[in-house]
Amino acid sequence: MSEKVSIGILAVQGAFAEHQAMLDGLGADTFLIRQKKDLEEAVQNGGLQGIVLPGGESTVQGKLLRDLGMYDQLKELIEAGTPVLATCAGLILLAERVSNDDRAYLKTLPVSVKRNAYGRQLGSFVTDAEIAHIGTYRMNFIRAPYIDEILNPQVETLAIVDGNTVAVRYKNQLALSFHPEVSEDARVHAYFLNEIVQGV
Ligand SMILES: NC(=O)CC[C@H](N)C(=O)O
Repeated sequence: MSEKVSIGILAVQGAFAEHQAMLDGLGADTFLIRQKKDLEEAVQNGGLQGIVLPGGESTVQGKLLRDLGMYDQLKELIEAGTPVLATCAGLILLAERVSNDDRAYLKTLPVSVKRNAYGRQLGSFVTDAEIAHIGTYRMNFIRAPYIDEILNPQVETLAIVDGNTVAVRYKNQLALSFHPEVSEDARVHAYFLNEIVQGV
């Protein structure tokens, strides 16, 4: 990376520590967003060049975002162009629509997602597939959603597995069904830092 960037990782629930380790390893400055104050201070200090929404449980994370008073600011920041990397539950938080649930959350990403789309119990698997701009990548799916409809032609499909879309980019938003933070392969995080955080 040519310059040090500061990335806030939402840390109310889920796999935030793994994202932090991955981004630290790539030379980013990371901090955890546990409460509203963490987000506000970073914005005030000009120290928020990107946001990570980790995997976990979207219903829990979505409720906590509201309970902790972070929902509006997060939505505004993403709509205003702050780069965001969202994985699994994070993808569900961004989606405009959840096809098998009444709940939707930030609604900044014009796609429809299906939660627990591979079944609840046997829904975890690993597969190698192609990601546009990155190459073949080992993808870890853990009770994952997939994208069952793209709602805006500007959404770029980056990866398809078994006929289902599992990675997209829309402007400043990179969203994945799978978990790049649990692999040894830092190329997805590097793409986020190099092409989205430093590229927009
Ligand atoms: N690994 C994950 O993030 C799983 C997502 C979870 N099944 C949900 O619906 O929120």
